Amino acid sequence: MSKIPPGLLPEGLRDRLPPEAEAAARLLRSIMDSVASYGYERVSPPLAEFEEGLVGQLKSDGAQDLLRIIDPVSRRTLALRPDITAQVGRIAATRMAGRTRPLRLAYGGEVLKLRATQLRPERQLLQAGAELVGSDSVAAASEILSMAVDALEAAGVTDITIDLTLPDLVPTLAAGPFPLDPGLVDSVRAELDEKDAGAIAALGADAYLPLVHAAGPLDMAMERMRAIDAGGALQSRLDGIAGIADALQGRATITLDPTERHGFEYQSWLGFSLFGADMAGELGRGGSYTICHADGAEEVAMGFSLYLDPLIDAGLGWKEKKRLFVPLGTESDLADRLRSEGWRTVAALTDADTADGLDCTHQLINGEPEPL
Ligand SMILES: N[C@@H](Cc1c[nH]c[nH+]1)C(=O)O
Repeated sequence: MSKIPPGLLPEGLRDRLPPEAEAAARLLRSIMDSVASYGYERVSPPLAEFEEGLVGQLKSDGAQDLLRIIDPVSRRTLALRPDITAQVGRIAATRMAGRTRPLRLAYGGEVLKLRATQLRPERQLLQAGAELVGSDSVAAASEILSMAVDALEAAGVTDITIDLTLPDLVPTLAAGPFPLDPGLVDSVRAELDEKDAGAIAALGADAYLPLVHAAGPLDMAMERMRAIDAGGALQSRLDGIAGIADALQGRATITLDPTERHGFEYQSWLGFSLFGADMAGELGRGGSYTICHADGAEEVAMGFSLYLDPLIDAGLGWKEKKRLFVPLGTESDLADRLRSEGWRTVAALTDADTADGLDCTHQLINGEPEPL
């Protein structure tokens, strides 16, 4: 095998350099403060855990892509977390099972995806979010979405758009008003994801065709969805969406794509994606889901996760620097005082050191900071 060039990292992994590494920390802090103000308490699960602990914690019909490692210590297979939500579910179902519901938990940390996507070439992402365990009601969704909007605004995102979706809509309709052969459910979902009306008709799923045309701005989409006669099966979901939109009171643009399922592996009646002005791709997503307890009990929950990398890449979280070059021989009391006033001091180590190339904005002359 050829030698790996120095500094080369595996595909999808990268170093964050100054000033981005600090912007990341600042953005994370601001998001955590924002959710803490709603009473969400932070938990900090580990980077890796037993594979069984991560898989199957949330009710889902899809297999999970995980990066696995064999742990020589426990001789068990460990998985690196691709998403912190399942870990929060595990904590809620085990160590915090006895706590009063609803349980409000927050988290922020790195996750590792097995595969990069076209939209996001990175595999390691900084994820931060909040989970409300014990309810998946309209009130819970409204709290979660208001918090997500607040957190994004605090981070500096403007013109927020929320794309709502109904992830379990097709199986629900298939089991009720629009019967489908169970073997066809996945194909119909896939074609609805593609919005391929011809393929849906070819599958004999004509009843599902109106859903293709119902995606768009909320008012239009709601009108089209309400016109679909599904014997009441749609009613509660649409009323839920209307309630959520009311609660957000115009703080974000809302669209509805009732059958969008991409990336919603475990979400149930509600899913959403978050977008912002001049930002590439999704900034986060969330929705309702079900936590599985060891005794077979199930518990509903609702939450959101933000991905900080697009925010960092867009230049958010940067603060104007006040970097002051401090020559050799400066009294340490003076330097202490300047730091306490908010200066970042960069001290000379030798007589020959100058401010050149040190990225300073000021230098100390006769005890006073002077712009460079
Ligand atoms: N963790 C999910 C989003 C989510 C949080 N809570 C519920 N859903 C994701 O990143 O895709």
